[in-house]
Amino acid sequence: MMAALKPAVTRQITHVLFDMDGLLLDTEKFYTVVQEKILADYGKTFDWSLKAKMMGKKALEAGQIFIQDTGLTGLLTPEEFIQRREVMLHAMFPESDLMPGAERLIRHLHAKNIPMAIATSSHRRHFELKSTKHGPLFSLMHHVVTGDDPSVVHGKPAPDIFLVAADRFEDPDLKVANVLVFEDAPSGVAAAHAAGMPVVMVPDPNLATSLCQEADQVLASLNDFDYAHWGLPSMSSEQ
Ligand SMILES: O=P(O)(O)OC[C@H](O)CO
Ligand SMILES: [Mg+2]
Repeated sequence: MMAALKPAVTRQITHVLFDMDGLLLDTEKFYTVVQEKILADYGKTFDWSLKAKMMGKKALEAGQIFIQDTGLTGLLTPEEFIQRREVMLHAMFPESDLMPGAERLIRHLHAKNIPMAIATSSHRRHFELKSTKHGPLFSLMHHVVTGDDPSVVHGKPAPDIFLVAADRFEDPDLKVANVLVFEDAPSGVAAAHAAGMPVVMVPDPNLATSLCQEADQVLASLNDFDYAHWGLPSMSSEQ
């Protein structure tokens, strides 16, 4: 009997880059709650169309979008926005939990010697707070690049952070076409493609599907990741 045809391998992925907020960690909800509270002080409401523009962005850029989009120019500066957000987020971040499937995926790729790194727009100090409960797991990463890194001149959707993260594997044989990015935000998907990298998107269910069209693959959860499709060793493989 003929063996079942394996799905065609469309890529031979050699390295993996993970976004963090909303992809590895369930932290976008903290930003939403805090931004809703700030807007409520001005009698305004926060919605997912604004959220979609802010997610994945560096803090100041997100602040500028928040203020311009809600008509708070002149009433609130981006710096004041960040400062007011910071106070509330500081208490929430250490409670950050992993997204479904994140731990299993990271541990599997590490066991199969696939180099991984995190590339997050978050500031380093926020990364440290958010990873409070996840030190051992995140120690499996080859490195972590944060949004305040001096080498990350332009934030997502610019390619900077993913190119810097790829460079820091220090692998002369690395090809960006074989570096797989995992993202939750449209800006992150755009940044990955700008860097020449394929990207798997795991969007929040509230994100408009029209904003999820660019990714190479869209999953409901990291649990649904198809290793074989990307030329990666599957859970059952002896590789
Ligand atoms: O999704 P990240 O990890 O690049 O960072 C997200 C921002 O800090 C908040 O949307
Ligand atoms: Mg994200």
